[in-house]
Amino acid sequence: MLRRNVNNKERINGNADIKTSNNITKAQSNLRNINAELQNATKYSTHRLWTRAVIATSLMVVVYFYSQQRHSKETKFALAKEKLPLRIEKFECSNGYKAEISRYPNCVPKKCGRFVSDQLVEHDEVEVLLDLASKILSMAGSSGGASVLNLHTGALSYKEQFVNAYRVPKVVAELKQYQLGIYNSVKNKIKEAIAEQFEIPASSLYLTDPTFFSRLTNATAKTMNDEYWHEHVDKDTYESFHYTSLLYLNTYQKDYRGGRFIFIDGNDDNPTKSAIEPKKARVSAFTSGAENLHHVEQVIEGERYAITISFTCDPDQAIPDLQIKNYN
Ligand SMILES: O=C(O)CCC(=O)C(=O)O
Ligand SMILES: [Fe+2]
Repeated sequence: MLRRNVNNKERINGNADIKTSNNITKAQSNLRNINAELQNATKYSTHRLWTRAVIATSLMVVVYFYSQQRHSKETKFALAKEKLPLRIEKFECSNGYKAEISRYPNCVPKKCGRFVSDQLVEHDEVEVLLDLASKILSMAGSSGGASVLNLHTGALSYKEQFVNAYRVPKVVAELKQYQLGIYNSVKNKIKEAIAEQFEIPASSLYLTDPTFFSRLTNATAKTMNDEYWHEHVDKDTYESFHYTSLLYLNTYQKDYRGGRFIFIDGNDDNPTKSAIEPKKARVSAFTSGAENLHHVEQVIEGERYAITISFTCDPDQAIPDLQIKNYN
């Protein structure tokens, strides 16, 4: 009996064991199902998170580009990679310019405007002028970012002031007749081109002061003269100017980074930019009134060389050509 009971017990125990092991298997399979569901749910929510992140990022990118465009709509007036015979744009003169220039009837442009030409001045001529400017400016130069050499007045940047270049013997020794001859002849070609494009006689245009070489770098400004990047109207900065021209002596992205010339057009609510990328032997010229508000972007790296050659219609503001007979 005892044995039977024991046997029964064993059977019962055996049955219980089987049941328990069934239960364990079931529980394990439930656990696996739960695990699988959990994994699915995690996968699904990770997927959802990614989708949301991608959508949010795309939206942010679209909003950013849209706002950038609104604030700095820019057209390229002249790219460095282009070789332009002539690109010209004409528009109405500003009222102030019109009123002032009307005192010189022969000099009034049919329309105001701006042009760029890469075929007015020869590369060989520019080489000579660049060599002259870089040699002299390397003997002196501003301790800030903008150095100038004005061969008409002799003004030469030196540290935080100006010295008279004609009183520095090693500077004078650098000046050669042929260089100054090229300087004068380049100036004349540009004057003729301005007269032709703005439909006025060349005889009504006179070279005026300041006309100067410039070297711009990224050095920290030490004086106001070093802050070359501010927006300005040439006629406000230099009263005698009626037509401004620039001859670039070296090339954006090749010799330096930054330093593009930017016209600011449109109005305060909707300003637009028109960019000129300077390049060797490129001439840019424009009427000097408020119709041609502009600035130079800060140079990021390298040295940017140019000559600002300025013209007036007022004979009283004229300056003579460089005298070359005193040099070797
Ligand atoms: O160097 C330039 O491109 C322009 C300089 C300028 O705006 C100026 O001399 O008035
Ligand atoms: Fe200017």
